[in-house]
Amino acid sequence: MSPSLGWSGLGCLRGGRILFEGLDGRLGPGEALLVRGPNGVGKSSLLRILAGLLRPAAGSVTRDGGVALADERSALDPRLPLAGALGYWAHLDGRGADAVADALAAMDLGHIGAVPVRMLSTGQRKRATLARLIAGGQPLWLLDEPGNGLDDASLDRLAAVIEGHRASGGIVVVATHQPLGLGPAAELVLA
Ligand SMILES: Nc1ncnc2c1ncn2[C@@H]1O[C@H](COP(=O)(O)OP(=O)(O)OP(=O)(O)O)[C@@H](O)[C@H]1O
Repeated sequence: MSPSLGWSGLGCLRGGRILFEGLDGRLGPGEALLVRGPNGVGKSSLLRILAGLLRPAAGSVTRDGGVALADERSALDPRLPLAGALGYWAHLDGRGADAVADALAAMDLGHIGAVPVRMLSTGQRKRATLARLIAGGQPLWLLDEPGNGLDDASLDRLAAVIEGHRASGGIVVVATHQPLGLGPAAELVLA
């Protein structure tokens, strides 16, 4: 089955205010969407709606394939060693230790797999969140400001990982304030 992500007539109401309405779109294998706009305009809300974590005020979302969201919450147990914390989620996704090792390597975290999550630096925690997404092996990636806190080398790695995911048929939606050096992608500017 080819993955796809579609949304139709999508509207979002938060705190009694309409953030956006009437959004339509569809992404197929290898496609990406960059979501842009100023702070508070509703980018994170849109990603949470696409993930199925927030109910839209109007419209609907259709997903073919499993979805994974990476936002500012790492969702990793702070008490566990990094590899163990990633392994917990990978196991739920039916993935093995090799998937965790590959994800750690992709984000250049292999040398700190034994370090407890609570001791990671800001950038390492961000990379760990991305490693969780990579290890999960889901086709639909929703990335909320994935470049925040990353140094130049990590930004390059992030772009390579996203493009690799697309090349293998995955779909990516990215809310970002910074250019990430991705290949051709659709753009949605919320205003
Ligand atoms: N649970 C909530 N109840 C009411 N309002 C909320 C709630 N969560 C978010 N909002 C409001 O919805 C608006 C959109 O928030 P959102 O996080 O989607 O914006 P964003 O575009 O991702 O912003 P940023 O660029 O700062 O990350 C903001 O004004 C925010 O205060």
